Amino acid sequence: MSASKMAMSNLEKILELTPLSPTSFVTRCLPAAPVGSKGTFGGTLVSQSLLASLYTVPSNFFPTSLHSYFIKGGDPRAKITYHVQNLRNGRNFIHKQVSAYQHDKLIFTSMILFAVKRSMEHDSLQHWETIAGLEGKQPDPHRYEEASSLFQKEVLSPQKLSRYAALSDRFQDAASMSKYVDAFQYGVMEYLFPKDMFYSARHTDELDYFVKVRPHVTTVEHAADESSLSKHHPYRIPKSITPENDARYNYVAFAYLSDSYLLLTIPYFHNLPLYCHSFSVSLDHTIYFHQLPHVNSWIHLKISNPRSHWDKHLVQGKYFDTQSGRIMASVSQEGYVVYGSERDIRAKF
Ligand SMILES: CCCCCCCCCC(=O)SCCNC(=O)CCNC(=O)[C@H](O)C(C)(C)COP(=O)(O)OP(=O)(O)OC[C@H]1O[C@@H](n2cnc3c(N)ncnc32)[C@H](O)[C@@H]1OP(=O)(O)O
Repeated sequence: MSASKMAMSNLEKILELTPLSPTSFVTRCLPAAPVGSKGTFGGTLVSQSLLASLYTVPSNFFPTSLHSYFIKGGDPRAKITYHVQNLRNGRNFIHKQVSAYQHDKLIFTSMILFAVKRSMEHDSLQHWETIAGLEGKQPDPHRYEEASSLFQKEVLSPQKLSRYAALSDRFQDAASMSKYVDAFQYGVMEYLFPKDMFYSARHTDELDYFVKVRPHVTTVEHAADESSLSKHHPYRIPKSITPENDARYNYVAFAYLSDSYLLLTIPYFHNLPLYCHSFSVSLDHTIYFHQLPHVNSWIHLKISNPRSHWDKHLVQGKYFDTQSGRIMASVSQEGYVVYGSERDIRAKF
C-alpha cells in the first residue's frame, strides 16, 4: 500500500494536537475536507475539540455528552487553534467549553460534559436500549456489503455513473471518483452498507448500517485513580493521549466517525439517490455517550430523519455495540442541505 493510502487511516496523525499552553492546542496536520466537499470535515472539529478537552481533565473523568455548532466553514489550508475554557469543576461533573479558531475567527464551538467514573456501589436505576439478537452476530452478508465494492457497482458502473453525472458535476470527473473509492477502501472508517444504500426504492423511516474504525484503539482502561478536586491539576493530566495509551481515545474516534454518512443519508428516506444535493453542510452536532464505544468492533447504527424543512434536515442516530446489543451512543445533527426539486432530480436520474 502506498504511503499516502496508509496515511488516510492514520487517525492519530490526522487529529494530533501540539500544546501551546495547558489549555490551548494547535493542529499538526492541515484539516482536510471530505471527498466532494470544500470545507474541513466536521468530524475532525468535533473529535479534536474532544481530544483537546481530554488534555485538561483527570483521567478518571469520561465524556458523557457533547453539544457543538459549526459556525464557519473550516479552511483546509490553515491549521486550527483550540482553546479549552474551564466552566466548572465538581466532584461528579466537569464542564468545558472549546472554541476553535482559524485566521483569528471562531469557526466552531463545543460544550462537553465529563462525568467521574463511578463504582457500581450506588447505581439506583439501570436501563439500556438493546437490539435483541444482535449479540456477537456478524452482519448478514445477504443484506450488507462492503462500501467500496458496493459504491463501484451501484454508482461507478458505466450505466449508473451517467445517471449520477446528470445530477452533479462531481460525477463527471474520473479522478475524484477514485478518491471516493480510496476513502472507502483505506480511510479511517470501514462500512457495511445495505445493498440499496446509494439509491433505495423502499419506503422506510429507518436506515441501518455497520461501521467500525480501522486503526487500533486500546480498550484497556487505566486503573481508576481516585483523584479529588485538590489533585485536579495539570500535572495529573496525561502528557499524551493516543489510540495506544488511553481507552478514552475510543470517544475521540467515535466523535470522528459520527459525522460521516449521517447527513449524507437524507435522500435514502425520500427514495432519492445519495449525493443528489447541491449544497450540504452540518450546522450542529450532539453526542450522548452511553458507554465506552469500542470503535474497532462493528457498530450497528440506526438513522432516522424526523424532520426536513426550509433546507434544514434533522438526522438522529442510535449506535449499538454488536457484542452486547446495547446502545453505546446517540447522535443528533441538523444540516443545511439544499436539493433541487424532487421532480427535477427524478427526471435527471
Ligand atoms: C458528495 C459528498 C459530499 C460529502 C459531504 C460530507 C459532509 C460531511 C459533513 C461535514 O463535515 S460539513 C462541515 C461542518 N459544517 C460546516 O463547516 C458548516 C459551517 N457553517 C457555515 O458554513 C455557515 O454557518 C452556513 C453556511 C451554515 C450558514 O451560512 P449563512 O448562509 O448564514 O452565511 P453566509 O451568507 O455568509 O454564507 C456563508 C457561506 O456559505 C455559502 N452558502 C450558503 N448557502 C449556500 C448555498 N445554498 N449554496 C452554496 N453556497 C452557500 C455562502 O456562499 C458563503 O460562502 P463563502 O464563505 O465562500 O462566501
